[in-house]
Amino acid sequence: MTAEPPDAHAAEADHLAATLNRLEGKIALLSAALDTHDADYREVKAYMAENRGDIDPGEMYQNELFLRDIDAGGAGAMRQRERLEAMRPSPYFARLDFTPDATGAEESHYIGRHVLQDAQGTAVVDWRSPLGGLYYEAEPGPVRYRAPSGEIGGRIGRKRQLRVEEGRLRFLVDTAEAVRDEILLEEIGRTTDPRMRSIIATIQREQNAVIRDESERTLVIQGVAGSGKTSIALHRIAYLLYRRRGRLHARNTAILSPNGLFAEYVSEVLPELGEEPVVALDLAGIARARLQRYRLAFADPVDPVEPGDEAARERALARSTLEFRRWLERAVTEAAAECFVPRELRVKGYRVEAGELAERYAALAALPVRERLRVLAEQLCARARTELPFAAAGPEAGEVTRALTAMLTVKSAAALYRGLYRRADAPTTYRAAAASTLEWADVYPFLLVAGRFDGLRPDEEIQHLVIDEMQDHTPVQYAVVRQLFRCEMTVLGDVGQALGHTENYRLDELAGLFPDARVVELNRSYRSTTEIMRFAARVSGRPVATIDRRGEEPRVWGFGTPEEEAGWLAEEIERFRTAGRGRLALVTRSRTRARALHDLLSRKLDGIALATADARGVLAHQVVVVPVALAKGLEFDAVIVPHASAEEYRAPADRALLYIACTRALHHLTVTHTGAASPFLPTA
Ligand SMILES: Nc1ncnc2c1ncn2[C@@H]1O[C@H](COP(=O)(O)OP(=O)(O)OP(=O)(O)O)[C@@H](O)[C@H]1O
Repeated sequence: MTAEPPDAHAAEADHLAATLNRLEGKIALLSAALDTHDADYREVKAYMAENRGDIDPGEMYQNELFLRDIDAGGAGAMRQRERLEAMRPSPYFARLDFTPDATGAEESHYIGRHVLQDAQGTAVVDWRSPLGGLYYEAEPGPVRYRAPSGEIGGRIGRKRQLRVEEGRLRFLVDTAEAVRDEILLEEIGRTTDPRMRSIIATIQREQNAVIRDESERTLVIQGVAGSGKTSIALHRIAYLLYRRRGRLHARNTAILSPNGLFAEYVSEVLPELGEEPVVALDLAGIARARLQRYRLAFADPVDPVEPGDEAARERALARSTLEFRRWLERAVTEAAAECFVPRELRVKGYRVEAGELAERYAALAALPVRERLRVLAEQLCARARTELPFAAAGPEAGEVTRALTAMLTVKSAAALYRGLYRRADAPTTYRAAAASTLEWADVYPFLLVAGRFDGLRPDEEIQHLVIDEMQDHTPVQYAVVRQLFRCEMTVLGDVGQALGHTENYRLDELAGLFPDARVVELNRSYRSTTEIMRFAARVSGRPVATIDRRGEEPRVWGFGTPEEEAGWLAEEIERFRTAGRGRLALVTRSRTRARALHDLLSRKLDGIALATADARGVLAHQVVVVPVALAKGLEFDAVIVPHASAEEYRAPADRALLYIACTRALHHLTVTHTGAASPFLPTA
């Protein structure tokens, strides 16, 4: 770190004023171009309307093409103007002084959210450009980097962090580190927003490497709570959209989110980075679309932390293991082989021996059953054409397929699926429920089997899929998702934050589900104070590195009765509201608990929100009651974890729930209980 020169502030303030002028100039130019576009558009439209009937089809077509061009140009200019307008409050956040070996002349590059170019040249470079990358990863001294024109060598003379707000330079620091700690500390010490924000000004070196990974393999990011996984995944999308402009569009990129609340929480990051929001997917939505052709409905997932049907919970857990996926794949492969029992085929006088059918069917084992029969029929018809006498009418593929289909002992994917559980090697825990509606736990196993029987058409739109909360998906769900989305993926999560409805995986087991996986681990947490993370690490039993941001020690309060606990919670909420700093969440173990606590507190206080999977806008409330399952991925200035008794959190899986709840807090954490405290809570 080096101190800033004494006159640096004045010089940078002048530079900022000049840049803002250039920005306004560029915005004015674009506005003028847009006015011309509008006028041209109106003129051509009016001409076409007036002369309809007189214009020949060729000219009409030309005019339509012209209109389309004007339209596309206008939309592009509009988007560019919006991006530049968004730069007004803060056109850049850093300066990089670089001397290329080729010229020996030092150049100052300002780095911002977007590029700003005008007749004078480049005023601001995009954070995703090669020079932007250099800023995040290199220190002053000699460097080499890859630019579109080839590799460039040179020397970084200075890296300067500039804080510009509302168009004014607040402060600047020169630094040797990618980002000086105080600036990062200020950034993460702020109060939380109801929506996640971008982090471009303070991306850390290890995070930058993940964002810019272009190996086109499946990237698996294992990171402790608050290590920035979700932020990184979103910045990675913005980076890829920039790098592959024209080839990759937001509509080709999707995020598989755990729930609607989370999807809403992260929805602002990409627009803030000037990109369109990407497609939001969830496992239930994907399943619903795929099950339509089977006219199959399915029940909601069994919540592992709700009181309820124990047998269903066990069936669900049994289907979440790696062992189950291995068994299912083996069983369906065998069943698909056995369900075709060939007899001699006779169509229009053409005959094929049963033995040959069996051999040909076996050779097509890589295809779904129905596809095997179709290909087999085509092979036979092609051969018939060469063998039959010239005048004889040969069999047609359709009728041969029908004759072959009649040799199937199983007529549908549903029958094939049910049959698997009757196999001698099916462990009793895998037995299916006797119901017409599929249990949620059966949905993806069924889809896997349906894929082997009827085939599953892969999605053709999505080219990059982000899967968040990876530890909460089952190996069978991954097998199906992999079949449906044969694209590049970023898979992220924390094996320490499993919700308990899947088997607990080790990282290598999880990564092993992707044949081309590259695993990155992030072990530093940026969200919570050191005190909160130390407390949470004792809950989880795993050490965590933090940014050294200090705060108050988390508090653990025991009460004699639930009424006393509730009374204190109400008082604490009032105190929080009076202090008026940020947002408070009361994080409960289950949805039932959240509802009950919300009812109880609402009798004492007004304006307390309850988070449910489909409630919108709930995170904008100052005080919200939220179950752990929905709190995942979110953050709040203060968190209270009520009812943390030995009764409530005692099973091994509860440890992760308590850890997730505690790590939602940025600045303040309080845990309350009646009776004995949970054994997972640190004792003083
Ligand atoms: N480099 C950074 N600069 C500033 N803030 C950061 C940085 N990295 C992460 N953060 C902040 O840390 C918080 C946690 O980030 P994020 O939610 O992406 O982490 P996560 O690993 O997905 O967490 P969890 O697993 O707990 O959901 C966010 O407020 C994010 O803005």
